[in-house]
Amino acid sequence: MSSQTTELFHDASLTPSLGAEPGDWLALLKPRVVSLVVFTGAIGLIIAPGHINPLIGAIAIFCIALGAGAAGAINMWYDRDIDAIMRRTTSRPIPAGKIEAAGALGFGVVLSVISVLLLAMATNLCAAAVLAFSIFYYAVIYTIWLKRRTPQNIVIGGGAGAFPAVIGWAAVTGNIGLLPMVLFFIVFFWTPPHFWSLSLYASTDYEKAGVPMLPVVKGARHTRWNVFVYTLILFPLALSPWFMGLTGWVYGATALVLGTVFVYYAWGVLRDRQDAKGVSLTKDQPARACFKFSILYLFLLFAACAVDRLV
Ligand code: HEM
Ligand SMILES: CC(C)=CCC/C(C)=C/CC/C(C)=C/COP(=O)(O)OP(=O)(O)O
Repeated sequence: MSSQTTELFHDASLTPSLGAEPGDWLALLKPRVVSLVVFTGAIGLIIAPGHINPLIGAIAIFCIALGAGAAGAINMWYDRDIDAIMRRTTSRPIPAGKIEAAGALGFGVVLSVISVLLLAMATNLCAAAVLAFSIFYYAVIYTIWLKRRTPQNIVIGGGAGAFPAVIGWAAVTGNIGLLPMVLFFIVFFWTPPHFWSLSLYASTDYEKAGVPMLPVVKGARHTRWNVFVYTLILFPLALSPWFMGLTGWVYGATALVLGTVFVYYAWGVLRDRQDAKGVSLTKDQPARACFKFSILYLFLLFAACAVDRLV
C-alpha cells in the first residue's frame, strides 16, 4: 500500500458513512465523561448563595451538559486521525465511519453556540462567558494546541474540565466567588492523577498514535512520581475550603478520608515496578485502581460539599 493510500485509509472523513443512528450522535458528546463534569456544575449551582428558580437551574445544568458535550464533539472531529489508531477510541462514531467528520464539527459548533446563548438568556452573561471560554479551552487550547505538542498537555488543558463548578455558581450569583475558585483548583490538580493513571495502562495506544503523553515521553517511572506528587498536593488543597470556613465538617471529614484513600492508591501506583518502555501495561492493576478511584473521589467530594449545605 502506498503511503498516500495509507493516509487516505487513516483519514476517517473519507470513510464511507454507514448511516448514523441517534446513539452515534450522542456518543460524540462523550456522555460518560461529561456526566461527572455536569455533576460538578450542578454542585456549583446548589452550593451558591441565593435562590434560582428550579426550572432555570435545570436549564443551566442542561446548558453545561450541552456545552461540554459539544466541546467533546469538536474534540472527536479534530482527533479523528488518532482515534482511528488507538484501540480504546477506534469504535468512536467518526473512525467507525458512522458520522462524517464535517457533520461532527458542525454538530459540535452549533450545539456550542446554542448552549452559550441559552445559558445567557436563562441566567446571566457571566455564566455564559465562562461556559464559552471553557468550550474554547477544551476544543482549541487543549485539543488543537496542546494535546499533540507537550507532555504537560493535560496539566494545562485540564483547566477545561474544572470550570463547570464556576459556571454553576455564576448561574445563580452572576459572579465568581472564592469557593468555586477553590473547587476549580481542586479539579485542576485532580486531573493529572486521574489521567496519568489511565495513561500508564493506555500508553502503548498513545505511543502508536504519536501523542506525547507523559509515559510515552518521560517513561512510566516519571509518570508514577507525578501521579503521587499531584495527589499529595491535592490532599491539603481539598481540605482548604474547610480550613477557610467555606464548608462545614461533613465536607472536611469526607475530604480527609477521601484524600487519605487517594494517596494510598497513588502510593500503589508509585510502588508498581512495571516500567519498561513499550511494554503493554494493560495489567497495571494499581494504575487502573487509581484511575477508577479518582472518579469516585471527585464524585463523593463534590457530593459532600452539597450535603454540607443541607445539614
Ligand atoms: C484534560 C483532562 C482530562 C483528560 C485528558 C481525561 C481523559 C480521560 C480519558 C482518556 C478517559 C477514558 C474515556 C474513554 O475511554 O473514552 C477518561 C474517563 C473519564 N473521565 Fe477524564 N479526563 C480529563 C478530565 C476529566 C474531568 C475534568 C472529568 C470530570 C470532572 C473527567 C471525568 C471522567 C470520567 C467520569 C471518566 C470515566 C468515563 C467512563 O466511565 O467511561 N475527566 N478521562
Ligand atoms: C464546560 C466544558 C466545555 C467542559 C468540557 C470539559 C470536559 C468534557 C473535560 C474533560 C476533558 C476530557 C474528557 C479529556 C479527554 O481527553 P481527550 O479528549 O484527550 O481523551 P480521548 O483520548 O479519550 O479523546
